[in-house]
Amino acid sequence: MKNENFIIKISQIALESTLLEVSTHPKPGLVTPFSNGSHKDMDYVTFIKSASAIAPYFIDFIKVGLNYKDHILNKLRPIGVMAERDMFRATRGVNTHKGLIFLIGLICAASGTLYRKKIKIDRLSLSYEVKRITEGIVERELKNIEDEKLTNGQRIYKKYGLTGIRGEVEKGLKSIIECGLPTFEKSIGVLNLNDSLVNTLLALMTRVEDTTIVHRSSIEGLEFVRKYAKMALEAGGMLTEEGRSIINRMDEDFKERNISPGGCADMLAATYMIYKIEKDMGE
Ligand SMILES: CC(C)(COP(=O)(O)OP(=O)(O)OC[C@H]1O[C@@H](n2cnc3c(N)ncnc32)[C@H](O[C@H]2O[C@H](COP(=O)(O)OP(=O)(O)OP(=O)(O)O)[C@@H](O)[C@H]2O)[C@@H]1O)[C@@H](O)C(=O)NCCC(=O)NCCS
Ligand SMILES: Nc1ncnc2[nH]cnc12
Repeated sequence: MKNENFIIKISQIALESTLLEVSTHPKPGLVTPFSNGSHKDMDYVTFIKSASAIAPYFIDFIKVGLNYKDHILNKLRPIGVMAERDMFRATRGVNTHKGLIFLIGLICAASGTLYRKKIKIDRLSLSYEVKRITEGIVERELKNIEDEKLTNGQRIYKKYGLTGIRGEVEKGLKSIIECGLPTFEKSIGVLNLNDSLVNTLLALMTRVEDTTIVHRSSIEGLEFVRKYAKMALEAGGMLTEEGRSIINRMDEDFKERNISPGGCADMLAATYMIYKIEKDMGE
């Protein structure tokens, strides 16, 4: 496959993953086509505008992996800043996809690197590449930070030691490899795409260290989310009436507590992206 075709293919999968995530329903506390979740400042259209604004940058992320051998993260950062700028412009200042830009950007770049090296692109090679690109990011961006102008993630690290999205990528997206993908693959055999994505989100909620939950509610909110998601899954998730009823109750309870697992939503998009890349490129 020529580089141009590869770039188009991966960027198409990245956009499909971004759109499918926000289109999945129900998603406790999160935006869907039928619910704004715990958010007063964003809805489904906000996310569609955001996805349209950031999608062109997926191509640039892939090209970094195709064209450069080292200092990949330093080359990705300026592209990510431009994507965030266009996201904020499209959403009138609302942070919809900051985490997703980071995750999808890294997977795009990792795909480009593997393609250049002629290494089979699958979940393990992508995991390894993301881990290599982000090696040392927790030390650099969370442990050695001054007190002024901290982001939500940095403030939460200082207070609770949670490494959030940086911990996820530095471990090679372990939550996706060990939890998200196995749940999705088990579900897609018996459920439709939407319901499989809901179950996958629940599985991610049982283990992702989502700093968005802590920032919007409390550190206790993280355990509340994990226990609730585990209970829903143990009841069958979207496969059973009881599971669906727990999920709907969870959505109401999260709204009351201002809980929004936005990081888990990003990880859901990343899970589907890796699944689709492996499925389409592995042939
Ligand atoms: C490395 C960066 C992501 C920098 O992170 P930063 O320190 O700026 O912000 P964090 O708070 O650490 O995390 C950023 C977003 O990551 C998502 N997230 C959190 N935990 C996890 C996790 N464990 N796994 C995966 N993703 C995680 C989360 O994003 C989602 O939630 C946001 C919506 O939440 P909301 O509360 O509504 O919005 P906020 O603005 O946070 O609150 P309000 O002000 O509205 O009250 C939404 O973003 C979702 O995506 C975290 O928000 C990276 O940003 C960075 O360095 N950027 C610079 C450019 C760059 O490098 N780009 C990428 C290049 S590949
Ligand atoms: N569907 C969604 N709702 C709220 N925050 C999100 N961040 C990423 N996807 C989201």
